[in-house]
Amino acid sequence: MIEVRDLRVRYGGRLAAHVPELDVAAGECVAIVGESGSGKSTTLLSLLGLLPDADVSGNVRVCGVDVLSASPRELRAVRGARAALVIQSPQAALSPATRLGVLMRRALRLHGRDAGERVMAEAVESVLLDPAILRRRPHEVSGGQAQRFAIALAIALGAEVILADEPTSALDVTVQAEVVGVLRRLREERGLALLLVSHDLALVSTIADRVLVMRDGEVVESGPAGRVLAEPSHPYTRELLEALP
Ligand SMILES: Nc1ncnc2c1ncn2[C@@H]1O[C@H](COP(=O)(O)OP(=O)(O)OP(=O)(O)O)[C@@H](O)[C@H]1O
Repeated sequence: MIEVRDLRVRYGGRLAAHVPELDVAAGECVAIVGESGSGKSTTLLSLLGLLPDADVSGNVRVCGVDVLSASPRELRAVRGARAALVIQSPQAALSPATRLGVLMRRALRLHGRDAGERVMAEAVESVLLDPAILRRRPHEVSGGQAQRFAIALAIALGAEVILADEPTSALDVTVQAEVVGVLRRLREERGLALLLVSHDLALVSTIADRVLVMRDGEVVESGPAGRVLAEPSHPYTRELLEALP
């Protein structure tokens, strides 16, 4: 679902991210970890063609589309429908006065999809929310509910891939576990491919199959999550693990 070869992202000539190889298959979860400024978000956003000011080179295929040479129309067809971005605090990005059901209906119509009550109810139920939440406004739900709604929206739009940038960082620990549980289940039941960006190694160890460790824009280590987190071969990965509470 995601295939990356020799991706380089530069801002004003300065290399912010270099990823030689990254593959995420259906039903798989790959995590990019590293401290702040290591290039994680830059990598993730470049995969959806969301860095208009950056110079991006390499080969990037998402859901079969060659992202770096795709037309704006082709990109729009992938983005938000087949490949969805889930961000840290979705509440801030949702129109505050509009009920969640209205927001979902508009998004479904915009992408030419069935916006019936049943489709919307099934989508919110798939993330373990009560469909009554569709009558609430963004500020009337908790952070964890808003994040699960954002995931439900992706599901309703037919997402095959979710790219999640620190999806649980704004949440407290028990709510984090709920959101991770939902992502894990969707992955198993629907074969969703998941690319997760996180600085939280404890979280990553509960969900990722493979891990890429980034530092100063470069991948310093990658491999199966169990191996990288249990027997890190790079000193930087060991430092990250030692910093865990
Ligand atoms: N729009 C931009 N213009 C110029 N430089 C940028 C821009 N966005 C990010 N950078 C730089 O690129 C580098 C990588 O940033 P990025 O946001 O990808 O890191 P990150 O690992 O996701 O960090 P964080 O966890 O804090 O979001 C940093 O040095 C950052 O300052």
